[in-house]
Amino acid sequence: MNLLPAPPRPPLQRTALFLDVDGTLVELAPTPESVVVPPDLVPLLQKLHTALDGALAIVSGRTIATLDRMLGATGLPAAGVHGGEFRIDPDGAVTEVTPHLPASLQDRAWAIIDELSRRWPGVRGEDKGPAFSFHYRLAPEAEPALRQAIATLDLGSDWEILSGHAIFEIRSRGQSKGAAVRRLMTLPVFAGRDPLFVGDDRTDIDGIRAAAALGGAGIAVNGLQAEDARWALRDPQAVRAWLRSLLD
Ligand SMILES: O=P(O)(O)OC[C@H]1O[C@H](O[C@H]2O[C@H](CO)[C@@H](O)[C@H](O)[C@H]2O)[C@H](O)[C@@H](O)[C@@H]1O
Repeated sequence: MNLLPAPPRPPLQRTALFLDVDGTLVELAPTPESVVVPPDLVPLLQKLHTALDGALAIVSGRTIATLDRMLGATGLPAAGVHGGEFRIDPDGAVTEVTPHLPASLQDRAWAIIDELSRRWPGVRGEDKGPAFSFHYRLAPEAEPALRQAIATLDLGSDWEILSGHAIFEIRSRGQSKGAAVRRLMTLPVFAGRDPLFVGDDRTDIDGIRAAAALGGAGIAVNGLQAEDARWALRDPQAVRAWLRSLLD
């Protein structure tokens, strides 16, 4: 139960907005591909991007290529794969700042998926380049076996496991939504503004913490327990209503 108040309307000329996607802008769905994007979401984001003089970025665990397939080629500034890749300019290329998983680690990750999906067909893998996701939303009973299998991976000092909504992910250490916010805030279009990070999952806590440390604040969605969050919104529908209210 989150007892934080709803966020006010911040002054747009002083605000930088960082938005998580799954569970924040759009409702969670059974698979990554079955997410439904409300038709008014992209126009809303584009209007806000303009109203904020460009100081709006998507900060997601998804790849930017996947975000573009989901949302269309918006050209919006984005950090993908938990800060493993960035798109800064509307027409700019995607820059990867962390390496891809080594082939040996990818092979071992796929071997876990192959083995467990024979028993639980809902277990699925998602190769994201600088990260790898193990999904179990369609097979929640596989979670303990998956957790155990992933714990046997030799990750060395360069890679780590994080968990989110019905997902485990391998990502590079040092790669986080917090690091993404800090990097984006050095760009002229964001610098000097108060960062506001909106997110719903454990992986968003780093982004919320970074925003608070940079003089801004975090908005916790769907009961996310984030110590550094100042405000809360119930669900993606409430997030979208709040975003619309910023344009009033
Ligand atoms: O940081 P986000 O934008 O919230 O992305 C986090 C992960 O989102 C996707 O997985 C999650 O959403 C799926 C669709 O609702 C759901 O089926 C799955 O259980 C969730 O974990 C995406 O597939 C991942 O790569 C992202 O890391």
